[in-house]
Amino acid sequence: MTLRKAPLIHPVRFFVTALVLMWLAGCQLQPPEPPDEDKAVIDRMLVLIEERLDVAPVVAQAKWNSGASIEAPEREARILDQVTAQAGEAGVEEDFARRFFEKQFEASKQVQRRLHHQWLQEGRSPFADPPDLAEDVRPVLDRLTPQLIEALADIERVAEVEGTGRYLERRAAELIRDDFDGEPRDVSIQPLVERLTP
Ligand SMILES: O=C(O)C(=O)C[C@]1(C(=O)O)C=C[C@@H](O)C=C1
Repeated sequence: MTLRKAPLIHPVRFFVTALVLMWLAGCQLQPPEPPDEDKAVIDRMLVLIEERLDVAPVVAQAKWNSGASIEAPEREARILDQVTAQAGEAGVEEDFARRFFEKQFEASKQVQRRLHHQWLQEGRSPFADPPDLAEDVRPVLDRLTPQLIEALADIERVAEVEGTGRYLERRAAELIRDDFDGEPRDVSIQPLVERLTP
Protein backbone atom coordinates (compact mmCIF):
# COMPACT_ATOMS: atom_id res chain seq x y z
CA MET A 1 0.00 0.00 0.00
CA THR A 2 1.42 3.38 -0.96
CA LEU A 3 0.88 6.22 1.39
CA ARG A 4 0.17 9.50 -0.32
CA LYS A 5 0.77 12.55 1.79
CA ALA A 6 -2.27 14.80 1.92
CA PRO A 7 -1.35 18.34 0.89
CA LEU A 8 -1.08 20.75 3.81
CA ILE A 9 -3.83 22.84 2.32
CA HIS A 10 -6.31 21.64 -0.23
CA PRO A 11 -5.61 23.30 -3.66
CA VAL A 12 -9.15 24.63 -3.96
CA ARG A 13 -9.00 26.18 -0.50
CA PHE A 14 -5.56 27.58 -1.33
CA PHE A 15 -6.91 29.14 -4.53
CA VAL A 16 -9.95 30.66 -2.81
CA THR A 17 -7.80 32.03 0.03
CA ALA A 18 -5.40 33.56 -2.48
CA LEU A 19 -8.32 35.22 -4.31
CA VAL A 20 -9.72 36.63 -1.07
CA LEU A 21 -6.29 37.97 -0.06
CA MET A 22 -5.79 39.58 -3.46
CA TRP A 23 -9.22 41.19 -3.25
CA LEU A 24 -8.45 42.53 0.25
CA ALA A 25 -5.10 43.89 -0.96
CA GLY A 26 -6.93 45.61 -3.81
CA CYS A 27 -9.28 47.26 -1.33
CA GLN A 28 -6.31 48.49 0.70
CA LEU A 29 -4.69 49.97 -2.41
CA GLN A 30 -7.76 52.00 -3.38
CA PRO A 31 -7.09 55.54 -2.15
CA PRO A 32 -9.84 56.80 0.14
CA GLU A 33 -12.65 58.80 -1.47
CA PRO A 34 -14.14 61.78 0.36
CA PRO A 35 -17.78 61.49 1.50
CA ASP A 36 -20.45 62.50 -1.01
CA GLU A 37 -21.28 65.80 0.70
CA ASP A 38 -17.62 66.85 0.52
CA LYS A 39 -17.45 65.82 -3.13
CA ALA A 40 -20.47 68.07 -3.74
CA VAL A 41 -18.61 71.00 -2.15
CA ILE A 42 -15.70 70.49 -4.56
CA ASP A 43 -17.96 70.03 -7.58
CA ARG A 44 -19.78 73.26 -6.75
CA MET A 45 -16.50 75.17 -6.58
CA LEU A 46 -15.33 73.73 -9.90
CA VAL A 47 -18.61 74.61 -11.60
CA LEU A 48 -18.27 78.21 -10.40
CA ILE A 49 -14.68 78.40 -11.66
CA GLU A 50 -15.85 77.10 -15.01
CA GLU A 51 -18.66 79.71 -15.07
CA ARG A 52 -16.10 82.45 -14.39
CA LEU A 53 -13.72 81.18 -17.07
CA ASP A 54 -16.66 81.06 -19.46
CA VAL A 55 -16.83 84.87 -19.24
CA ALA A 56 -13.22 85.37 -20.37
CA PRO A 57 -13.90 84.99 -24.13
CA VAL A 58 -16.70 87.58 -23.84
CA VAL A 59 -14.31 89.99 -22.09
CA ALA A 60 -11.82 89.30 -24.87
CA GLN A 61 -14.43 90.24 -27.50
CA ALA A 62 -15.33 93.47 -25.74
CA LYS A 63 -11.65 94.44 -25.50
CA TRP A 64 -10.91 93.36 -29.07
CA ASN A 65 -13.47 95.88 -30.26
CA SER A 66 -12.63 98.68 -27.83
CA GLY A 67 -8.85 98.19 -27.91
CA ALA A 68 -8.78 98.26 -24.10
CA SER A 69 -5.86 96.56 -22.40
CA ILE A 70 -6.27 92.99 -21.20
CA GLU A 71 -4.59 93.99 -17.95
CA ALA A 72 -6.92 96.03 -15.77
CA PRO A 73 -4.98 96.37 -12.48
CA GLU A 74 -7.34 98.94 -10.94
CA ARG A 75 -10.27 96.58 -11.50
CA GLU A 76 -8.33 93.68 -9.96
CA ALA A 77 -7.45 95.85 -6.94
CA ARG A 78 -11.10 96.77 -6.44
CA ILE A 79 -12.19 93.12 -6.57
CA LEU A 80 -9.41 92.12 -4.17
CA ASP A 81 -10.48 94.80 -1.65
CA GLN A 82 -14.01 93.43 -1.77
CA VAL A 83 -12.72 89.85 -1.49
CA THR A 84 -10.61 90.71 1.56
CA ALA A 85 -13.58 92.27 3.33
CA GLN A 86 -16.02 89.48 2.44
CA ALA A 87 -13.57 86.65 3.13
CA GLY A 88 -13.17 87.80 6.73
CA GLU A 89 -16.95 87.77 7.22
CA ALA A 90 -17.26 84.32 5.61
CA GLY A 91 -14.50 82.83 7.75
CA VAL A 92 -12.09 82.34 4.86
CA GLU A 93 -8.41 83.03 5.41
CA GLU A 94 -7.79 86.35 3.62
CA ASP A 95 -4.49 85.37 2.01
CA PHE A 96 -6.03 82.20 0.63
CA ALA A 97 -9.01 84.13 -0.80
CA ARG A 98 -6.76 86.75 -2.41
CA ARG A 99 -4.45 84.14 -3.90
CA PHE A 100 -7.46 82.27 -5.24
CA PHE A 101 -8.84 85.38 -6.99
CA GLU A 102 -5.42 86.41 -8.30
CA LYS A 103 -5.25 83.03 -10.02
CA GLN A 104 -8.74 83.52 -11.48
CA PHE A 105 -7.57 86.85 -12.98
CA GLU A 106 -4.46 85.16 -14.35
CA ALA A 107 -6.50 82.35 -15.91
CA SER A 108 -8.86 84.87 -17.50
CA LYS A 109 -5.95 86.89 -18.89
CA GLN A 110 -4.40 83.74 -20.35
CA VAL A 111 -7.64 83.02 -22.22
CA GLN A 112 -7.93 86.62 -23.39
CA ARG A 113 -4.30 86.79 -24.57
CA ARG A 114 -4.52 83.52 -26.44
CA LEU A 115 -7.75 84.62 -28.16
CA HIS A 116 -6.37 88.04 -29.11
CA HIS A 117 -3.27 86.34 -30.49
CA GLN A 118 -5.47 84.00 -32.53
CA TRP A 119 -7.65 86.84 -33.82
CA LEU A 120 -4.59 88.90 -34.70
CA GLN A 121 -3.21 86.05 -36.78
CA GLU A 122 -6.56 85.59 -38.50
CA GLY A 123 -6.77 89.34 -39.16
CA ARG A 124 -10.16 89.36 -37.48
CA SER A 125 -12.35 92.41 -37.91
CA PRO A 126 -14.29 93.79 -34.91
CA PHE A 127 -17.22 91.74 -33.61
CA ALA A 128 -20.58 92.82 -34.98
CA ASP A 129 -22.48 93.03 -31.71
CA PRO A 130 -19.89 93.34 -28.96
CA PRO A 131 -20.93 93.04 -25.32
CA ASP A 132 -20.36 96.12 -23.19
CA LEU A 133 -17.64 95.41 -20.61
CA ALA A 134 -19.00 97.67 -17.86
CA GLU A 135 -22.71 97.14 -18.51
CA ASP A 136 -22.93 93.49 -19.52
CA VAL A 137 -19.78 91.58 -18.66
CA ARG A 138 -18.30 92.79 -15.38
CA PRO A 139 -21.66 92.51 -13.58
CA VAL A 140 -21.62 88.77 -14.39
CA LEU A 141 -18.20 88.47 -12.76
CA ASP A 142 -19.36 90.57 -9.80
CA ARG A 143 -22.29 88.23 -9.19
CA LEU A 144 -19.91 85.29 -9.10
CA THR A 145 -17.55 86.86 -6.53
CA PRO A 146 -19.68 86.30 -3.38
CA GLN A 147 -20.66 82.83 -4.59
CA LEU A 148 -16.99 81.95 -4.98
CA ILE A 149 -16.21 83.26 -1.50
CA GLU A 150 -18.97 81.06 -0.05
CA ALA A 151 -17.55 78.13 -1.99
CA LEU A 152 -14.10 78.92 -0.56
CA ALA A 153 -15.54 78.82 2.96
CA ASP A 154 -16.91 75.34 2.22
CA ILE A 155 -13.55 74.29 0.77
CA GLU A 156 -11.86 75.35 4.02
CA ARG A 157 -14.30 73.11 5.90
CA VAL A 158 -13.35 70.02 3.86
CA ALA A 159 -9.64 70.82 3.59
CA GLU A 160 -8.55 68.19 6.12
CA VAL A 161 -10.73 65.41 4.69
CA GLU A 162 -8.67 62.63 3.14
CA GLY A 163 -8.81 62.30 -0.63
CA THR A 164 -10.20 65.77 -1.39
CA GLY A 165 -7.07 66.92 -3.29
CA ARG A 166 -7.11 63.86 -5.52
CA TYR A 167 -10.85 64.19 -6.10
CA LEU A 168 -10.48 67.89 -6.97
CA GLU A 169 -7.87 67.22 -9.65
CA ARG A 170 -9.85 64.36 -11.14
CA ARG A 171 -13.10 66.35 -11.28
CA ALA A 172 -11.41 69.51 -12.58
CA ALA A 173 -10.53 67.53 -15.70
CA GLU A 174 -14.24 66.72 -16.11
CA LEU A 175 -15.89 69.99 -15.08
CA ILE A 176 -13.54 72.70 -16.37
CA ARG A 177 -12.80 73.31 -20.03
CA ASP A 178 -9.34 72.29 -21.23
CA ASP A 179 -8.97 75.11 -23.78
CA PHE A 180 -5.44 76.24 -24.56
CA ASP A 181 -3.82 73.00 -23.42
CA GLY A 182 -5.65 73.18 -20.09
CA GLU A 183 -3.31 75.93 -18.89
CA PRO A 184 -5.99 78.35 -17.65
CA ARG A 185 -7.71 75.44 -15.92
CA ASP A 186 -4.53 74.41 -14.13
CA VAL A 187 -3.87 77.99 -13.05
CA SER A 188 -7.41 78.48 -11.79
CA ILE A 189 -7.38 75.41 -9.53
CA GLN A 190 -3.79 75.80 -8.31
CA PRO A 191 -4.59 77.46 -4.94
CA LEU A 192 -7.20 74.78 -4.26
CA VAL A 193 -4.80 71.96 -5.09
CA GLU A 194 -2.29 73.50 -2.68
CA ARG A 195 -4.94 73.88 0.03
CA LEU A 196 -6.36 70.36 -0.31
CA THR A 197 -3.17 68.39 -0.84
CA PRO A 198 -1.50 67.32 2.39
O1 LIG B 1 -12.67 93.10 -16.11
C1 LIG B 1 -11.76 92.92 -16.91
O2 LIG B 1 -11.30 93.85 -17.61
C2 LIG B 1 -11.18 91.61 -17.08
O3 LIG B 1 -10.34 91.40 -17.94
C3 LIG B 1 -11.54 90.53 -16.14
C4 LIG B 1 -10.51 90.36 -15.03
C5 LIG B 1 -11.14 89.31 -14.05
O4 LIG B 1 -10.87 88.14 -14.22
O5 LIG B 1 -11.91 89.73 -13.19
C6 LIG B 1 -9.25 89.83 -15.61
C7 LIG B 1 -8.19 90.63 -15.88
C8 LIG B 1 -8.16 92.06 -15.58
O6 LIG B 1 -6.88 92.47 -15.18
C9 LIG B 1 -9.21 92.43 -14.63
C10 LIG B 1 -10.27 91.63 -14.34
